[in-house]
Order: sequence, then C-alpha cells, then structure tokens
Amino acid sequence: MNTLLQYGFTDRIGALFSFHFPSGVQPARIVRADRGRVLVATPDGILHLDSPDSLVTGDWIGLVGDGRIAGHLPRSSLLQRKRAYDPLSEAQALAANIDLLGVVVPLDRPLSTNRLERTLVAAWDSGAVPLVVLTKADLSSRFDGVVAETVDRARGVEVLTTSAEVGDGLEHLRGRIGAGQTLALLGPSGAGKSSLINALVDDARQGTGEVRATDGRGRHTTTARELVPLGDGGVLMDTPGLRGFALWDAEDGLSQVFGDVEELFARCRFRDCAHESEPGCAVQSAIASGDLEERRWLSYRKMDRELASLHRRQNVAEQRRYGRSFHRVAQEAARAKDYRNRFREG
Ligand SMILES: Nc1nc2c(ncn2[C@@H]2O[C@H](COP(=O)(O)OP(=O)(O)OP(=O)(O)O)[C@@H](O)[C@H]2O)c(=O)[nH]1
Ligand SMILES: [Zn+2]
Repeated sequence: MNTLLQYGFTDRIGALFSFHFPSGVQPARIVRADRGRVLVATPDGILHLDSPDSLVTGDWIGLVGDGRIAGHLPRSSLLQRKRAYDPLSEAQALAANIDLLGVVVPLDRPLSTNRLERTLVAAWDSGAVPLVVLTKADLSSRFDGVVAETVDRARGVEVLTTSAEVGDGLEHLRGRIGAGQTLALLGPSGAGKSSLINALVDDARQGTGEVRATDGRGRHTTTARELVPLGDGGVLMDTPGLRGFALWDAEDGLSQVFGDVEELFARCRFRDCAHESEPGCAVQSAIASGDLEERRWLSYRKMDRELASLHRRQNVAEQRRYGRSFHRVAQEAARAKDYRNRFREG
C-alpha cells in the first residue's frame, strides 16, 4: 500500500491538493514536528526534512522535488493552547487535521466534571468531532455511577466504554475511526491513553513507536512517530504536545457545551440581567426549580470569567501594539507636515 494511504490520505485530500498546489507538487503528511525539523510520510516512505516552525503534526504539506516544503493545506481542525505562563503570547498550534478527538475519562476514579466540560469545550473549538472514551472499564465497579454521570455531562456527545486490560470496546472504537480519519486522545495523566493506543495498534498487528526514516543525505535513522497507522486507513495521533492541554479562546465551544445555559439568558426579564438576584431572572428560577444545576451554572460562570480575562489581557497587548504603530504613523505624519510647511515657506 502507498505509504500515504496508511496516514489518512483520501480523495478529498487529493482534490484539495490539486486545488492548492501546482501539478508536480507531491502530497505528504507531518508525522512529527520538532523545532525546524519534521518527519513526513510521503507516497514512497518516511523522510526527515528541514521545515518552517509553523508546521504541526497532522499537517498536509506539499513537497517540491528537492525536498523543499511548498506550504500546507488549510487545516480541517486545529488544536491550540495558550502558554499558561504568558497570557500575552499567541496561541500555540499543537496538532492539525484531527477528525475525532477522544476525551479520555478513566473509570478508576471519581469523575472530574469540570475537566470533562473544559476538555469538551476545547474539543468542539478545535473543529474536530468530540467523542468521550471511558477507559479501564474493568475497574468501573470501584466508582459506581461514573458512567451514567459521564453520559449525562457529555450532553449528547457519543460515549464509548473501553478496557485496554481486558480488550472490551476496542473493536467498537476501531470501528468508529473510518478510513482516512485521524483520532487523537486528550485526557489527564494516568487516564490510560498510552495503554489504549497500544491496545488499538496491537490489534492492527503493527508495532507502535519507532519508525525508520531517510534523511536528506539518504541516511537511515530510527525515530518515534506521532501518527500511527491502524492498517485500515485510520490513523492514531499520539503526540506528547497534547498533554497538559489548557483552555484557549473557546467561546464557540462554550456555547456547544453550555448552550442550554445561554438559552436561559434570553428569558430573563431584563436584558442586562446579571443573573444574581434580579426579579424575573430565568437562570435563578431554573436553579430554584432544579432545571439547572447550580454546579453547572458555577462552572459556566468560572469559564466565562476566565475567557473574559484572557480577552482583556489580549486586548491590552493589542492596544499596546496598536499604540506603538499609531505612534509611528503620527510621527511620520508630523514629519511630513513639517516638511510640507517648510516647503511652503520656502
Ligand atoms: N485495570 C486497568 N488498568 C489500566 C487500563 N488502561 C491503563 N491502565 C493502567 O493505568 C495506568 C496509566 O495508564 P497509561 O496508559 O500510562 O496512561 P496515560 O493516559 O498514557 O498517562 P500519561 O502518559 O501520564 O499521560 C497504567 O498503570 C496502566 O497499566 C485498563 O484498561 N485497565
Ligand atoms: Zn438572569
């Protein structure tokens, strides 16, 4: 099989390709991206290449004859994160062209609803389709009710139950990854992501991890890849960059997960209702009647506040940048005026 077909190449990607690149440009996919270096899957095998820093695992790229990268296709989805220590920094792209984003919830501990909601928000926001993957089903008797609670909190997102240990649910999950689709997993440390990936890949009778690649000088090296073919056209993405994933600019996702809460706002008597103690507040009355859980309301509030403060900080940075460029324009205008005046006088 053509190597690229194993890495998710489809007719749709082929068509996008001919649309974006002149003929003669070869399609390829980023299997792993390090600073300035990428591992790429091409129709003829895996190569190491120098690259611009803007490429991420999952990108579809165009290759010119001499191994130069002509650019990447528009991304159907993009996972980004902010750098927690630097709120003014730009979002950092982590991975592209993920079709299914598995939000991993382990059954060996109580459910962290807050984390589940956040991760679902981020998943929706990336453009991928979220899927909740319950892991360690063989231990589920320890914490009764986590499955039901997860289904409830997932708000219509599909929930699958798996056990890497005893093999439950693996077939079903494999079946969900169509040919040409890429699945990535997001979840807390110890949730069972690696075990699940290994189980899925073993199932496809493929060795995970190391792969042999050729560099520009024809030398062979062995490297870890972050895209792992499942053997039937489906692809698993296992990138360490997705660990420690944080919330970033996720309004659209917020509405996906908390749409029912936001719908209540329209029913408040006052348009500028703060949803605290105003008469006719639909939120407070839904809480009082039990239609809206107070916990969900508080978690909506918290995320909304975080997004708002993120925006304020971004806006301050933007105003500073704008201020600097405005200052420069003003100075130039003043100089020009000065010049004209002198010219007139002269
Ligand atoms: N009983 C049981 N244990 C599991 C299962 N899957 C994973 N584990 C155990 O859970 C622990 C964590 O699993 P990992 O697969 O390393 O978890 P991870 O999500 O990759 O963790 P990080 O690498 O920290 O992100 C290991 O001790 C696994 O053996 C399962 O299906 N059943
Ligand atoms: Zn209100």
